[in-house]
Amino acid sequence: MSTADKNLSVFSIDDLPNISNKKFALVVAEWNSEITEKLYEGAYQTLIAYGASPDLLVRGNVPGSFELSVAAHWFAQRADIDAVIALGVVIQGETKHNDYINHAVAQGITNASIANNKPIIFGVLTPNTMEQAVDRAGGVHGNKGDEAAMTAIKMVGLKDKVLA
Ligand SMILES: Nc1c(NC[C@H](O)[C@H](O)[C@H](O)CO)[nH]c(=O)[nH]c1=O
Ligand SMILES: CC(=O)[C@@H](O)COP(=O)(O)O
Repeated sequence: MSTADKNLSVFSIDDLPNISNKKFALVVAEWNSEITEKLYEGAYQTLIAYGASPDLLVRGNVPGSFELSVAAHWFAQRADIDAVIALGVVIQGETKHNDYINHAVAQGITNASIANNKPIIFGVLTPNTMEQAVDRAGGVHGNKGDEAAMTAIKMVGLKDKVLA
């Protein structure tokens, strides 16, 4: 199923956890900031809408998506952080650079999440064009930031259940 078949801002809200005392870190890449800021706004507003406390949301900026992994790792090492949301937009260029970034970030975030025993959410768009990015940052296909935030909410809830 592609994003075209599933709106990123439409999700089940059954059995969501109480996140009023959960602390979330949002790490945002500065590359393509006109899009990443929309992802951040979507993620932030979704967290608030489903019960997060504004004073328990922290943000960190990184130069580009390649730096998301290590910054997410730093936040995940903090005992007070329950989940990290990594937000970026890696647009295909003339070379294979985007492939290297995308694979590195996907693997890096996975490794950091497992190493720190905490959810680190891959909220990174990997579009071929800016138009595809716009469509997924509050456009016709919803907002990847919304999806990333809801994924973080559900994962902290699952962790509490599984490791209770
Ligand atoms: N081209 C994009 C980049 N490139 C920068 C890298 O992410 C990284 O900051 C640099 O290689 C230094 O380590 N980053 C994005 O987030 N999006 C792009 O489209
Ligand atoms: C993903 C990138 O770093 C990309 O924007 C670089 O563009 P190019 O592959 O044309 O150098």
